[in-house]
Amino acid sequence: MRIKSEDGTKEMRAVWFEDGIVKLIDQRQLPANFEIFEAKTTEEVAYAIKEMVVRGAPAIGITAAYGMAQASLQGRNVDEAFEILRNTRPTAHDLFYALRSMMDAINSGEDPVKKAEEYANDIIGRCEKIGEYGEKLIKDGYRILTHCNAGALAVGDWGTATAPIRKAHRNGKKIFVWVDETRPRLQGARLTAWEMVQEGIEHAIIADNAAGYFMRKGEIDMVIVGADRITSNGDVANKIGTYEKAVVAKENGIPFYVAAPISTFDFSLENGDQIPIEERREEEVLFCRECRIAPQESHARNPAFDVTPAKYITGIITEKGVFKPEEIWKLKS
Ligand SMILES: CSC[C@H]1O[C@H](OP(=O)(O)O)[C@H](O)[C@@H]1O
Repeated sequence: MRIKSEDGTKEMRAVWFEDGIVKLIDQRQLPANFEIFEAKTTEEVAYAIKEMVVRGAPAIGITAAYGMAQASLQGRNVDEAFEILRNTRPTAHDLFYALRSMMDAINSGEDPVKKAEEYANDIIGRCEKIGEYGEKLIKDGYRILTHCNAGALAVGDWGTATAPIRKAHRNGKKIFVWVDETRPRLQGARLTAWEMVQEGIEHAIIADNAAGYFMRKGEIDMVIVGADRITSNGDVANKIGTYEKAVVAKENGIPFYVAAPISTFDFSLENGDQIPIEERREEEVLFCRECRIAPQESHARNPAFDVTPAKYITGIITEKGVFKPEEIWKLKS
């Protein structure tokens, strides 16, 4: 596993299920503190998702799967648990994919704990395959920009965007990673950078506004980001700021890749304008950690995601290979 404990002695996943408790690395505390959050009820699992104790589409799905298993074990009404978990965050398709998978399994009499573990292992295995396909796109000496955290913390292990990066590094390729800080929750500066340090990958954190500067200077060879939801036409919802990185990458002739497993694809939607975009509380923008950075009288808007139209995307890296946006219909089962 790619995540190490604080003292480096243990390898672990971002989320796991132990003694009936959903246990999560509290990503709100990283990198300063390495703390484990224990969710003992459906409500506590929902809190962990909504308050971003755990975040990242696949990791949210795995957490919800464990939440359903826990509810079933506790004899809770699983329909009620489904609704509580479904109403946490609206954009990441993995949440709904996982809940449907678990509900189908429970209704067909499968062991919910076994099913949740199978779900987690399946998704993580798919992301390792993303790493294998994506690694082939990375040449020795490449300088790669990534946005937000689509790492092992966002999946459970390996990551989506960081899976090819990890594989390239482990295969001995010399790479450098530009890490967008990713305001307002700083998933890049806090989480991706922490993962790069753990992996020993050379990197630099940059302000969100600096990516275009480095693109135009010719210091970025490719962009790889994650995704929260991908629609039938190849439009991609991902962390706010992804769209503008994609537009500027195209302007500078830089290949722009999205990495995601099948659980992130929503073939029920024709295009990205149909994706529900989460808007979070304004305080996330008005404050940086506990420090208010804006006048008391000022308000803020805080969309957590944006949509990148397919025309700005060079390819989508999946567990079944790399596809042009117009080819993803081939993935539809
Ligand atoms: C591997 S999916 C990661 C995806 O999720 C992040 O959003 P959030 O941190 O709000 O859950 C971001 O969009 C990442 O690309």
